[in-house]
Amino acid sequence: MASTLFGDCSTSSAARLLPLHRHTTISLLFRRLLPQSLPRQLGPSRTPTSLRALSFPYSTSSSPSPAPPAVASLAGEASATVIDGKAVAKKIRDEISAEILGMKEATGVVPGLAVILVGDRAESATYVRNKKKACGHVGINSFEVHLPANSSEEEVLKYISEFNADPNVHGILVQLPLPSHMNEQNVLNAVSMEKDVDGFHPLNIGQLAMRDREPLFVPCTPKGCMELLHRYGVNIKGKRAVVIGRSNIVGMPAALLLQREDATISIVHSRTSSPEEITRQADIVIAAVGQANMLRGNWIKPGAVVIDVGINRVEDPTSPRGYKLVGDVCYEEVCKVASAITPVPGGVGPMTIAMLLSNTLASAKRIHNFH
Ligand SMILES: NC(=O)C1=CN([C@@H]2O[C@H](COP(=O)(O)OP(=O)(O)OC[C@H]3O[C@@H](n4cnc5c(N)ncnc54)[C@H](OP(=O)(O)O)[C@@H]3O)[C@@H](O)[C@H]2O)C=CC1
Ligand SMILES: Nc1nc(=O)c2c([nH]1)NC[C@@H]1CN(c3ccc(C(=O)N[C@@H](CCC(=O)O)C(=O)O)cc3)C=[N+]21
Repeated sequence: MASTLFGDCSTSSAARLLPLHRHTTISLLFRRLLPQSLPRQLGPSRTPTSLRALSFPYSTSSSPSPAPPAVASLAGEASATVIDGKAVAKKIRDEISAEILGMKEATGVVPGLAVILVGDRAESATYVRNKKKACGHVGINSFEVHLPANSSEEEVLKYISEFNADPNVHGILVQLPLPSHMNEQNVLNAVSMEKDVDGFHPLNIGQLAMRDREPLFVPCTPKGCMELLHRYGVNIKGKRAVVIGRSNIVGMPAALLLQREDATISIVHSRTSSPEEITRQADIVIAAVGQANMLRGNWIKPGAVVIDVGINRVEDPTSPRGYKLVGDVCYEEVCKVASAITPVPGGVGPMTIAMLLSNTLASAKRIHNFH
């Protein structure tokens, strides 16, 4: 039924962004409605759709020329603000570049990130390549170890202890998943918590879970989700938030972060019955499942803010790669119900990498006492 109402998310998703002329019309409307300031609050407030849909990233630092809104509402057809992770991530990378330059000039220190990749998973290799490229752009030195899939756990541990002791390395990332013969816990425990820029060390996760404690690092993907909510002025305090997925690297820390900001959280997982009844109550939904297009339009409360972490490959003969990426959220249905939504690609993914760079810089600053 949902597909007749909202479109078809069974296999693929339709064009994401509205045509340019719609854009232009709404940009003008935006200027007329909001001549001075950017709206600070998005989401399930009483804000009329025309205003809600016109919010876009604002920064707490003064930003002279904010990007134009990507999508806005049309008469009779509400459409959510597209939360532009790609644009926000670029802004953050620019800020990081400037800080790294300043630090280098003042102290001679250049932040360094070490990445350990085990095996030949094409996806993992792509992520590692992208991280390396991003480091290069902002001026972070990258160190990479690529081990064959049949390497021993001891070999991985040996590289970790070398990087732990290396003063040029401020962040260490072990690309997951590891081959199944390795014990992921042993490996993650071995990374010095002072260099744990992924935020996966049990002591960092433990601090994240405890009141009045501060972890040294927060996991990059959930941190990126929160950064998007902040930069788009989404009110979190007292709101109902639902996180779908409870993994150590995304769902669980995302729920902890929302809770730390005074949201009332529910976590939905594979054993949850009637998940849609729970998500329908949420003002904020973070989906981190790994199931293409799972969240349909009728799972979402009108006006909710939806963050789609999922990265799923679906077959697409029209693409040169033979596949395209879609999220866990049926975008074309949900964008008609939500007040704001992240696209896939171009939403949370680029933010994950920006947060990794940010954590690496923060680590170098802490180690060298540069503030
Ligand atoms: N954009 C980015 O930067 C990143 C994106 N990702 C993407 O996010 C998604 C999730 O990643 P990750 O957390 O590592 O995945 P995991 O497979 O580790 O965890 C998936 C979670 O989803 C739950 N789940 C699975 N099926 C259902 C279902 N039908 N209904 C409700 N819950 C379900 C699982 O429940 P249970 O615990 O019961 O098994 C589990 O908690 C993936 O698509 C991944 O590619 C991941 C990292 C970064
Ligand atoms: N130790 C560790 N830390 C991680 O943070 C980690 C990991 N292991 N293993 C795998 C997951 C996945 N992940 C992504 C990062 C960026 C994008 C990203 O940039 N995605 C682009 C699309 C990229 C493309 O086109 O393929 C986007 O969404 O726009 C996606 C996924 C980090 N992970």
